[in-house]
Amino acid sequence: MDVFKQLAPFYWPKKKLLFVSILCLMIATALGLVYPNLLRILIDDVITEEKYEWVPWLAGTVVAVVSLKGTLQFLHGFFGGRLGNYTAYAMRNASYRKLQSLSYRYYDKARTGDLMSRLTADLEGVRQFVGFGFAQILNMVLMIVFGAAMMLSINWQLTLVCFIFIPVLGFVAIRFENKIHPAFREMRKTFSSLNTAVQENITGVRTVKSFAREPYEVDKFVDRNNAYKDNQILIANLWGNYFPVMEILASISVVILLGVGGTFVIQEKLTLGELVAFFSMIWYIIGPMWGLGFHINNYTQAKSSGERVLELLNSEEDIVNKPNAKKLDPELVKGHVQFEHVSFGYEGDQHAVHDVNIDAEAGKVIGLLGGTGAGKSTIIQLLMRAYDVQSGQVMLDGTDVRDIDITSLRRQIATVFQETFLFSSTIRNNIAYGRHDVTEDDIVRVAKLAKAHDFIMELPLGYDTIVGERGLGLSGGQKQRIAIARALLNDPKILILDDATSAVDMETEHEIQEGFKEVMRGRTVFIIAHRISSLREADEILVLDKGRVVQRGTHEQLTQVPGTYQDIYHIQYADYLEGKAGQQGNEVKV
Ligand SMILES: Nc1ncnc2c1ncn2[C@@H]1O[C@H](COP(=O)(O)OP(=O)(O)OP(=O)(O)O)[C@@H](O)[C@H]1O
Repeated sequence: MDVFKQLAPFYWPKKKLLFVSILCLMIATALGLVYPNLLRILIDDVITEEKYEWVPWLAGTVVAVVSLKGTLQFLHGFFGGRLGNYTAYAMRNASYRKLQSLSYRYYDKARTGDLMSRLTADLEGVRQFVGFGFAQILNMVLMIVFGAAMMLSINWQLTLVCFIFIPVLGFVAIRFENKIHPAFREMRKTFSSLNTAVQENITGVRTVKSFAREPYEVDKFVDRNNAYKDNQILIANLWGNYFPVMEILASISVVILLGVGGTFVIQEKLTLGELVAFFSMIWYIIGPMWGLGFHINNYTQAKSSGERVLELLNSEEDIVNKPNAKKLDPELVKGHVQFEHVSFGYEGDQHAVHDVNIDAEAGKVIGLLGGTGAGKSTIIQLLMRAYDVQSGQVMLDGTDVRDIDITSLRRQIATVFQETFLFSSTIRNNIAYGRHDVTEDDIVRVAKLAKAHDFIMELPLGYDTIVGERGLGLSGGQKQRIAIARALLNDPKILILDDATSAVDMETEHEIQEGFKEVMRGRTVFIIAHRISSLREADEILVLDKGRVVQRGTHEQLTQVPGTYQDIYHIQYADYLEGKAGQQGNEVKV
């Protein structure tokens, strides 16, 4: 129950719903015991005694009891449903909020499918249990207690005889649970793997098709589908065996009741009405036994679902604000960035950047050049405090970024990433991204600066065009231009272009950079690029290799000295002079 104790903040505020729902169910269950007694009265006191004038009263009582029981069951469902939904609602919000606050490090390892299933299937499991499962387990116990008490009050010897087989029923139910539980767990796994196959196939459909790997994808899916089908058949077999066995055992109990109870009636130790009442009441015991496996299973499933949700909710946030974190005043931020002897590694001692020093005064443009995996993006991640440095320090206007409020820090930085992410919404919303305080003019202004305005206006719906998931329907260059417009709109003090113009041709890049000149003014800019053409204007270019700064200087200085920069310059400009430049394909990764 520890899991449900930890989940209490989500359902306890609505404890009234829980209590009312349980109370309604308890009264409904107790009312159920009125029927067998009415039957007993009908047989013993009305039919045997030939007091037929009582029949309408008995019938009226049955109608009243049925109506009351029905109403109470409705109220149980009504309040239980509200409770379950309220709980799931609160947990969903908390989980989503948590997802927003979890750091980059968490997402480095997280799997989308797994997170999705925690937020859907697992929450559903908890909702069902909190709303109904818990009350039903309690009800099961009450049925046994009420039923047994009533039976004992009528005839204790017969009650004990009837109960001989009940432990066997309980034993079979628990054994069943032990078998079905792993099968259900396996079902979750196979279903999740089936989902992952579909999700990855849809997300990566272009890769699948370009490699003509459809048959491989189909085979992969068939394999997983087979595993899912086998698991479902196993579950169906388990259920299939369970019911007849329980039916036989329950019938044996009933046969014993009829045999012994009938003998008692003949011996006049029991009235006929009492036997009939017993006959109804025994189902008060057998019924819960029948459902025992199901309820235990429900409980264990809800518990493991709750554990998975709690695991997410309790995940450690490694990048958090210090208690007295400094909130930046946008008006006062200058944008002076310093890296002092910064070293950092994602895992263990392996450094992704090593002893990096940068002094980017406000308004300067810093270029970062280096081969794949050289550590360029890592430097940017450290600046926006996606990760904390392992040694040295990163400072903004003389304050260590670890002492600055994270949100206010990131508000000063706008990044255009190598991979553009667009939301499935209109182009206008994608540029505004969550800001309601911007005018149409602002949006058009930044779109023009990013050289996106013209192609947007050529679309039939202009700024109202809905771009598909992740921007499908637009070219890579078009997506990037929208992302650039989005970054410019934020009016950041620090602008980061992480290979931002890699998907546009050199001519457009030149145009965008011309536009940038205006917006770069008064901002500190970091440009990560593989093309020297993107960096020519930088005040300082850092050439990185395996996380270390191997060269630094302006374009003019670096082209004069032998080294990596000069080599790249020769390669790229040789291409350019031969007339191959200007195409996206001439980009040389160094
Ligand atoms: N999230 C991560 N988890 C673990 N290692 C990472 C992570 N991101 C980057 N690395 C590793 O850190 C090193 C530096 O990577 P980084 O992304 O900074 O390089 P880069 O210069 O930006 O490369 P590219 O030009 O290919 O984007 C690489 O060895 C890379 O494998």
